[in-house]
Amino acid sequence: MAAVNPDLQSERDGATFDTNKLTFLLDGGEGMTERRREVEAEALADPEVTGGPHYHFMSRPEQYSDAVRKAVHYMKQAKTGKFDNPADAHWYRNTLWPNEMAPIGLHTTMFLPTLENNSSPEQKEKWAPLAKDFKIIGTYSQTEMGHGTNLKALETTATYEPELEQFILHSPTLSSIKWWPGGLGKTSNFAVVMASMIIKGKNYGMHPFIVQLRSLEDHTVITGIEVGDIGPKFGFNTIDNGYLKFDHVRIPRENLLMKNAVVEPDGTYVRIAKNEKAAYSTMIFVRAMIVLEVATRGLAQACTIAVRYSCVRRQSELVPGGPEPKVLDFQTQQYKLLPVLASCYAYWFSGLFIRMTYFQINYEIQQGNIDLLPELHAVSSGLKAFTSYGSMAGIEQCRLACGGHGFSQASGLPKIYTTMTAGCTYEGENSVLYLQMARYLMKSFLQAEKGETTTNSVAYLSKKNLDKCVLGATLSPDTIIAAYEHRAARLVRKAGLRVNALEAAGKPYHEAWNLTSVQFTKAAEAHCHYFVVLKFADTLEEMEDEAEIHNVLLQLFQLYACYGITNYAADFTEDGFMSQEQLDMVRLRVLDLMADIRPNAVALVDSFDYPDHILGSVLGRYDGNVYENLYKWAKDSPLNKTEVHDSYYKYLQPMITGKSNL
Ligand SMILES: CCC/C=C/C(=O)SCCNC(=O)CCNC(=O)[C@H](O)C(C)(C)COP(=O)([O-])OP(=O)([O-])OC[C@H]1O[C@@H](n2cnc3c(N)ncnc32)[C@H](O)[C@@H]1OP(=O)([O-])[O-]
Ligand SMILES: Cc1cc2nc3c(=O)[nH]c(=O)nc-3n(C[C@H](O)[C@H](O)[C@H](O)COP(=O)(O)OP(=O)(O)OC[C@H]3O[C@@H](n4cnc5c(N)ncnc54)[C@H](O)[C@@H]3O)c2cc1C
Repeated sequence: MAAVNPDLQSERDGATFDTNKLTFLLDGGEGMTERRREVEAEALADPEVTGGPHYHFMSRPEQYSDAVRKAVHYMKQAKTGKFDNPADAHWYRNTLWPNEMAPIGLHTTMFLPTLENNSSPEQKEKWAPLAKDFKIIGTYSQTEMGHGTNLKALETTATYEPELEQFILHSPTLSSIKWWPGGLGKTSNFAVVMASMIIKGKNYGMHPFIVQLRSLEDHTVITGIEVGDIGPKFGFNTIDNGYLKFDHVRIPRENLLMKNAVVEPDGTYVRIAKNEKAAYSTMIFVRAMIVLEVATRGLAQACTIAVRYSCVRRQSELVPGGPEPKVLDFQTQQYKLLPVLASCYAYWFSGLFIRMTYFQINYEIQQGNIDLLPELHAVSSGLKAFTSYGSMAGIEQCRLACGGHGFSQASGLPKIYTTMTAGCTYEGENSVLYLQMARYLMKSFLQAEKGETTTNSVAYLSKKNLDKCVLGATLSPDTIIAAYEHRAARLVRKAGLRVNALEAAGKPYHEAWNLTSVQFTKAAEAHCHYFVVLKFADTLEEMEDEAEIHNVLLQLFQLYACYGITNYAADFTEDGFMSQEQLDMVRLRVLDLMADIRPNAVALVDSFDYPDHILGSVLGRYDGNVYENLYKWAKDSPLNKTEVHDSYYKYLQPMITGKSNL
């Protein structure tokens, strides 16, 4: 291994805490870190994983094809049973497809979970082993060209025919063509298809059906089905997001996944699930996972790249006539990066929380207790929106902080950005999800108005909040939380009261709601902000005696919270809750905290513990040897394969010389 750039080494030498110990905390324990590192090391030693052609120097069809090669490698490994622990599989996949979408990504994240959570026991026994053993490869096909958000308006129909005990799947219009499902275009031979179920002329709404799309012998498309790739996108080059059109395709009655609703042979519809939104369950699962796995990890990688590079990059002057400083020593550079780094830690702890909570509540739901479902839906929707947007903005900030080289694919940042930013749209567009959370906030507000207690995550709505902010220079977590509670409660109440006032003035509820929806999305955002601050504070409180790590995490917590206050100053001050003096103090504390955190910046990103292969960045290399590798990268560019490019002979030569050698 090459020697580490002394500018990075000095940062590591100056850190005040043991990065390994912080990594253990982030991973959920030393054992988890060890296992993750073992899986990653095994993958990194495998030429099938790290060999292959250079991602950035391939065309899109080549990128897809190479991703399929890797998919086959993964499936072969999985079939040996070595990934029986889902976490192992996850770490392996992250190393195999760093910031890329696997063509079989939907198979593992949505197709299989839908089979497992939406099937009757007999169906589960039939389909789940086939999917687990990759005898069938599937996707989750819900969105249509005309509708992704409004699931009640899906146009694909599944019409029941009792005589033959079959459903007939049909795409009646252009806009009803399924559009976007990952792995649908070329890879999958099966899909869970969400279609509006019609029995004897009555529409029972969206239900899941398992449908074969392609032959298991030669992959040819089943009669009556048209399927293909939707073309190049903003990112996601390695996955074949697809379209799917049905022309009266017949499937047996048993292909309706019947955990939540059964259709008897004679066409009698029997609802089993207590909640009519049971068919939406896979979306809750994925939203809960996006917080940590997509939003936070993308941001953590971008922070790693930008912070390391900012300690290697020297530019300009700090002391007149003095040597060029590391750019991270400029206060403005710290202001670009350190609040983003703090938000990454904040999201990480909320991500761990929502992942754990999902599994706990889903277990209850599977046992038939759906009491906590509405809260889970609200919190997972809100956090998905809040963190994906924050990460998207943070990654872009990291790119800008890397100057010109940030714009090169060599930085790794464009790939991280385009992969992550899709998370603001898929699995529920962010504004739409904030509005789902807002419904919950409105209900809770009404409960609070009646003097009733509100549930866990919104308990602050029914308690008496402070009128005046008591935040002082010590920035104690309690006073910070109280300030964020006050802001969220006030914004929720303001929006709630406006809905009531508009209704009292004669507007129908739906109109009153739409006229308040901007306020409500801001209230939902404020609620999520409070929630993330709270989970960060809880983590600090639960930490065992690791004083050095506690110190640096406390600084990050305070920076996250203070930066949030300065960014949303009006929300905290306009009702007189926070004084101008307090706001000024908070603004100055942001600057002080950045100076406190600066010496640990590299150690804080090293703690995320990303191998270079996953970062895929010349700028963010662990060894900091940026310039020699940038030069090497450029030399490898396909345009440099020949001294004179073909286009010269085709176009330039005739113009310049009047002749052509072609
Ligand atoms: C790698 C990339 C992979 C990507 C894959 C994808 O993108 S896959 C494609 C991903 N696609 C998307 O993500 C599509 C996004 N769109 C949707 O999820 C829905 O259509 C909707 C939620 C926006 C509205 O749905 P709607 O018009 O049917 O509902 P409504 O607004 O009339 O509310 C009625 C009640 O239902 C409640 N409720 C709602 N959802 C849930 C739930 N999951 N659980 C429990 N409850 C839920 C709601 O709180 C409300 O309760 P209240 O207040 O009456 O007590
Ligand atoms: C990369 C990627 C991968 C995807 N993978 C899959 C997949 O595997 N399977 C699958 O089924 N789908 C998939 N999708 C589709 C995805 O789930 C939808 O695109 C997403 O849910 C948003 O729906 P939409 O496209 O209809 O957006 P639209 O709803 O048309 O959004 C357009 C605008 O309208 C606004 N809007 C819409 N409704 C409301 C409302 N009620 N209130 C206020 N504003 C509103 C939105 O906020 C947005 O600004 C994928 C999409 C992408 C980009």
